[in-house]
Amino acid sequence: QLRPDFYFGTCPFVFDIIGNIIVDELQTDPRIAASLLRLHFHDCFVRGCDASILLDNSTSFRTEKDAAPNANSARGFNVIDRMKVALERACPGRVSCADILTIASQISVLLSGGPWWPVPLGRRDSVEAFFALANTALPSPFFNLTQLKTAFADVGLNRTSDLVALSGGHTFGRAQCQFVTPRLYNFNGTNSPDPSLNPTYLVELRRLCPQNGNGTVLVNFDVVTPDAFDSQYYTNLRNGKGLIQSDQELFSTPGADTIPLVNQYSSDMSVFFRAFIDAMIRMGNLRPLTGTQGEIRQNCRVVNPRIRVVENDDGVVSSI
Ligand code: HEM
Ligand SMILES: [Ca+2]
Ligand SMILES: [Ca+2]
Repeated sequence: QLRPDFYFGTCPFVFDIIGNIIVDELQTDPRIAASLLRLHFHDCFVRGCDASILLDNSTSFRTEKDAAPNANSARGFNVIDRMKVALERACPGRVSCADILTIASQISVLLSGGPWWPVPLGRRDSVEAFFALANTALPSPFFNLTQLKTAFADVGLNRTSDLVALSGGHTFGRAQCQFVTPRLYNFNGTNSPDPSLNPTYLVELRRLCPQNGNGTVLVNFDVVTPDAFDSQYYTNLRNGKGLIQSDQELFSTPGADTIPLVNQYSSDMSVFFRAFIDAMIRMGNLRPLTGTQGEIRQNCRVVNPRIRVVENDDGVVSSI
């Protein structure tokens, strides 16, 4: 039901408007492309791609922004706001916040050296947020391969091909030391580091993330090409240089069916790009609201005001 030409008639410059803002933001924040891609992922895994992640707290629901995987971690919300303001000026009431997240991820990947693909569009926005689901549906950096596969299967994605291709999103962006340190000093309560860690990389990570150091310090996901969208992530995994446990699991779990895919994407970037596109389209198709479902939010942070016209016993008409 979604289609790439959804806005051709109603907002033909939607890609230019979103793209120009990302280009502008990248000047001062080289990380923003990665942050925007992650927002789309964290939206789609929680009740589908409906921009539920963008809603602030309200009287009727708790924001997903406060859920553990997002709190003090998900970022880029003000950039989405900037896009929404520009789009409401150019084509009022037309472009959903869910589609803004989708288009912003696609352009972020492209601007970072990744592939272009026609993104299916026409999503509408939720009228609620799903705090509890955000806490359970999003995978943890400390997950093993079985748990990662379950998280992907639970939302309806393929537990092997989508997991490996989409994890390639960690070819750019940063993670906080708190998600890395257990691997460096006390892996699974062993009092020693994760044996799958490359020894040189272990030394480097221990320097960046000292024991009992500041857990919010940032480390590049991709130690070789930190801001480029390429297949280096998979080569890193083959070298024991995956940053978080969930990354390295894809290659270092003995006998896993994910290993041949890591090898393939590492040796042929075009195969990775093709797989990433397919998986992104599948992820972008998770439970979209279409037609008359949901709404086009005016402000991505709040549900549109419910306007109801009422006439009281005295014949006075007012809206509430
Ligand atoms: C497979 C399970 C996944 C796990 C366990 C996971 C976990 C994480 C963690 C812990 C961070 C760092 C957050 C922080 O330090 O505040 C992160 C960042 C990131 N994730 Fe994932 N992630 C997964 C899948 C994905 C997918 C499917 C995508 C996109 C296709 C993605 C894209 C990103 C990006 C781009 C960043 C960096 C964001 C930034 O620098 O602002 N991740 N992820
Ligand atoms: Ca959602
Ligand atoms: Ca890279």
